[in-house]
Amino acid sequence: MKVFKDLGWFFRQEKSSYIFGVVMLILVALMELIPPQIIGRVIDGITMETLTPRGLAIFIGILLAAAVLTYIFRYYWRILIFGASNRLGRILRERMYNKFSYMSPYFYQERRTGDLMAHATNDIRAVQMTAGAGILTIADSIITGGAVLITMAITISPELTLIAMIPLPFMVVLTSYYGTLLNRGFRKAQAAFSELNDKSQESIAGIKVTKTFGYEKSDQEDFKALSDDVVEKNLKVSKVDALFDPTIMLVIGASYFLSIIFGAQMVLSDEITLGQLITFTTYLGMMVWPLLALGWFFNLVQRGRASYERIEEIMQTENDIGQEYMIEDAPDGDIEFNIGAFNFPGNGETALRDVSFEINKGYTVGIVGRTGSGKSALIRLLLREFDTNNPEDITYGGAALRDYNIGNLRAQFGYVPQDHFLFSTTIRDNIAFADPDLDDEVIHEAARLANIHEDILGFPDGYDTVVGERGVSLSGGQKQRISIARALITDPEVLILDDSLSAVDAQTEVTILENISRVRHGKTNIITAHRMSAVSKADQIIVMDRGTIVERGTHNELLARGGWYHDTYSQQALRQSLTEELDDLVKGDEGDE
Ligand SMILES: Nc1ncnc2c1ncn2[C@@H]1O[C@H](COP(=O)(O)OP(=O)(O)OP(=O)(O)O)[C@@H](O)[C@H]1O
Repeated sequence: MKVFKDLGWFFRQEKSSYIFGVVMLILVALMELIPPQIIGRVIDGITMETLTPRGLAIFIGILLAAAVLTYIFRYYWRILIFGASNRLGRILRERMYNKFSYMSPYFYQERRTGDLMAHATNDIRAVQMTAGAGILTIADSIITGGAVLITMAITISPELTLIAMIPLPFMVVLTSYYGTLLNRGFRKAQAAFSELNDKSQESIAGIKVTKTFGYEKSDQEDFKALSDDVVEKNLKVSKVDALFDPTIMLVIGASYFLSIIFGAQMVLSDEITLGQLITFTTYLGMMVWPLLALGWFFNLVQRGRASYERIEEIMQTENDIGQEYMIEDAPDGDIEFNIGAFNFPGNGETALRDVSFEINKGYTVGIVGRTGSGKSALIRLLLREFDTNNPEDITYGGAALRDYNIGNLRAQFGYVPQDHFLFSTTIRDNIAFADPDLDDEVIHEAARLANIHEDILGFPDGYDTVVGERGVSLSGGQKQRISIARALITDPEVLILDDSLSAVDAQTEVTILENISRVRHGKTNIITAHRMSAVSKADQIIVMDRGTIVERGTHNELLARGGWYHDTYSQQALRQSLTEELDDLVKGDEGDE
């Protein structure tokens, strides 16, 4: 019953719905006691020849009234109890969603999307069932079962009632044992469903790659294996499930058997009438539902408990990024990195070591280096996606990053991540993500700066063109430029372009960088890139290698130094001029034709 204790907060909150719902159930149970009494009396009236037409009409009137009232009370308990359980589903869903939106990237690195989705759907549904059907079954089995037993004992025979109850304890012991088995099995079945969900999500997301490699068959086989596993685990649950009903029917059968044997003797010895024995067995028939309900109750409770524990596991996960802060104001000023050593959680290798540099307010800093050298790590630390051990490792305006309210801190940045993401909505809404009420002119201006305005006008519905799964497919460069427009629109204090120009051609890169330097006077820019041309105009360039700074200076200083920057820049410049010459040649040929 732990799940009921865990859900205590909700039952207290919905006290009135549950109290009135249970009152309605009691009224239904009382109404249901009437027909067997009437049947018994009619039969005795017939056998004793005392039944008059008027008496029969009254009995029929009572039966009709009981039927109408039962109908009304049934309707209301459903609305009250199932209504409350639906509200529980809503609360749990919202809490879980809030948790999801608050958690750090590490949380998502550790867990898979399909698994999280299974928690948010299947598990919440199971808990919701416990608070709805679970309450119904336990209330109904106690109320109807209790009322029937008491009526049997009072109106017919307490001895016969006791005899009929002899098999009941066996049922309680067995069903609670099945419940324990069910809990274990159900947890495994839900975990298997999470795996399957995850596989489906990943397969759909990766369908292009799968097709390109011709891996459809092996993907289908993987899916089949997981699907078979879900079936197998659910079959095990079903096997336990299947034990409930036959056990209950066996117990009821034993009760009937005992009642008929002992009841017949009581009729023969005139302790009860034949009509009373028929009423008694009709009541016994009415015990089938409360007993089945009791079985279902154990079943639902165990499912609810397994799912509630799975949900709690997620809800109890602490965010590894602390949210306490000391400074209410938004940060402003210079940014300083002084990192001794940093490694990503769960990764023993040092991602950054001895990294010290300053980004003065209003300046542009370029960060370059080989792939995996730690460029994005610096950005992610600055955005507090991860924290270093020492709070003073990164300061902004003279105070540690984590001294600021995290919302205020992040609001200072306009960030274009490497793996840019567009929502499945219009281009307009994607650009105006920070503030959907922005004027069209502001949105167009941001798009012009990102050199994407003309492209957008060429799309079927212009700025109202829907992108992503439900709309047009955009090129990598177009997606990048829309992401840049989204970051520029807020005119952030610090603009961060994390390898955000990689998919645009050299000329577009120059245009965008010129636009940025023209409009962002007094504002800070941080640009990481693989193409040296993207940072060549920066006030300071940092060259990273294996997590540490190996060169620093302006473009000219670094060229003069003759190190990695010089070599890479020269190679890239040569490649660029060759490409341009080749382009000219092709154009010339086309012109001759
Ligand atoms: N979330 C993470 N968890 C664990 N290790 C990570 C994580 N992100 C990056 N790393 C590791 O940290 C190191 C630095 O990665 P980072 O992404 O900063 O490199 P980068 O210079 O931005 O590379 P690229 O130019 O390819 O984007 C790499 O060895 C990488 O494997």
